[in-house]
Amino acid sequence: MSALKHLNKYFYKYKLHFLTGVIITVIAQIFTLFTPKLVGDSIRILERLDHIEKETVIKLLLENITWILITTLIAGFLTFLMRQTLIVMSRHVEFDLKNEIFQKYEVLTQSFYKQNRTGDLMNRISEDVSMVRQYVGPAVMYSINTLIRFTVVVVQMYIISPQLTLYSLIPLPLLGYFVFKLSKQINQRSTVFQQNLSILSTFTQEIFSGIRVLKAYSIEEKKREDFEILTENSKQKSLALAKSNSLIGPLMIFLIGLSNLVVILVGSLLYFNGKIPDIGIIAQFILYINMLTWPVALLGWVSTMIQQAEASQKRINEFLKVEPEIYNLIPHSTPINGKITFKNVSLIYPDTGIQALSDVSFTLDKGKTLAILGKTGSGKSSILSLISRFYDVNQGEILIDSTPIKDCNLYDLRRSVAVVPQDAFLFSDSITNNIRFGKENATQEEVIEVAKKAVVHDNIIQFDKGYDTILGERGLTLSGGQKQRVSIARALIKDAPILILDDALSAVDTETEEKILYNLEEHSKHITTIIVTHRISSAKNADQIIVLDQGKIIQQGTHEELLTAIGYYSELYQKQLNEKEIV
Ligand SMILES: Nc1ncnc2c1ncn2[C@@H]1O[C@H](COP(=O)(O)OP(=O)(O)OP(=O)(O)O)[C@@H](O)[C@H]1O
Repeated sequence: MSALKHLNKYFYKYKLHFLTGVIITVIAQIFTLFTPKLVGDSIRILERLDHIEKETVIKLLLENITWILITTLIAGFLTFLMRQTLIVMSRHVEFDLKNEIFQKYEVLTQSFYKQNRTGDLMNRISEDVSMVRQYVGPAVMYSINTLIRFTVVVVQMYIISPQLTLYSLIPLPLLGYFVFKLSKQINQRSTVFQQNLSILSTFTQEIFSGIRVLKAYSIEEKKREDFEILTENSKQKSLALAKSNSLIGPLMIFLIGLSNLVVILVGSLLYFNGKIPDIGIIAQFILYINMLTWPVALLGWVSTMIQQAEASQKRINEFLKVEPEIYNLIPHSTPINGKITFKNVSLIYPDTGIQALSDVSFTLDKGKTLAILGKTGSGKSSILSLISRFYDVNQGEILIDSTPIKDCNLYDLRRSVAVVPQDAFLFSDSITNNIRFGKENATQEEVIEVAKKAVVHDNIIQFDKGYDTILGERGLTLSGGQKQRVSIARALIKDAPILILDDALSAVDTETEEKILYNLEEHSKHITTIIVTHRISSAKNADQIIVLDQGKIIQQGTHEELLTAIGYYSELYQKQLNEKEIV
């Protein structure tokens, strides 16, 4: 139960719901007690048929029936209110917990996301929270209900006949035990079934995402066979679960029947021996026992529900406990101008231990442009990650406007950097909203202006719905180059003092690239720009160019300076000149 302690704060938060629920449950239980009493009274009236007039008997019976109706209606209404308070409370807790987890997910760093699979993250915020809700809602409600009903009913039974009470209760622990055992089995089987389902959905999700590769390699047949094996496995698990589930009903019927038999048998003996005054009591006890069997059976079920919730909350707590390695250290705002200085910076990725950068130094004044070139894996993107402080350096120092990066307010810093990533990610939303992501309150004119600068406007207006065209899974699929340019427009609209293009022009032709670079130069006169590229054409106009190799700067200077030096840059220039890539 220790993991579930995390939820106590929510019980405290919703204490009014909780206490009201408990009070309503007590009153509801008291009202359910009237029915057995009134049924017993009715039988006692019938027993007196020889002594009183038939009309009087009928009148008394009708009176009893009316009371049964009234008390049952009140008990029913109170049970409805009980659900309204306790189950509604559990829904509130469910959403609060989801929000708490989501907020945590938002502050966790890239390393966390690299170490944990998306499916797992989704599961904890959905499946696990649902399991926990079962504890906060139904489990708590049924436990309170059972406790109160048991106390109220057993006290009432004991007052009427202590002996009959004792015998009638004998089968109940047996019922509780069997249901507990069975629910445990159901629980285990359902966990296995869920795990299998998870494997199945991960498999299908990957198939759908990679459907083009699958078809291109013509491996549909093989994948169909794999899928069949997985579904067959799932079916077996599901059948085993259904078998256990189907045992619950008959078991309940058998044990309730057994309890009734005990009451009738022992009750009759006590009646014959004059230990109970009338047979109305036997009828009353049968009803009492039936009132107790469900709650006792539910106890077994509730205990497995709590075990499941405990396991789920444990998994949730694992993530809630994770402390992000990168967090904001500065509470006040720190405006950013755009000067960037790297002083002997080294970076080792914590999860892989790969040394991505070593001893990197450069200074980029506000409004200047830096181009970074280098072979794949040489550390170009790592420099960019450091500027947005997605990682902290292992050695050296990064200054933003002469302030150590850790002394900058993290949110101000990230708001001041507009990034066009290597893999442009667009949301399943309209093109306008995708661009507006960079500036929520941007007008349509601003959206069009940046789209023109990113040289994608002409493409957009050719779509039937223009800027309202929906992108993504259920919408239009843009080409790689179009995606990159929408992503550039999104970064431009942000109007941040630092603009980063991470190989963001790789999918556009050289002519369009030239136009975009020209527009960028106009747009970013006062903006510090960093362009990571494999093309000399993208780098040549930069104020400063650095060439990386295995995390180290091997060349540094302007286009002209580097052309005259022997090395990577001039070799690449020659190669690309030959390929006529440079205009
Ligand atoms: N998030 C990360 N976690 C762990 N290792 C990483 C991470 N990102 C990059 N690396 C590793 O760091 C090294 C440098 O990678 P980086 O992405 O900076 O290179 P790059 O020059 O941008 O490459 P490319 O031109 O292919 O984009 C590589 O060996 C890579 O495997």
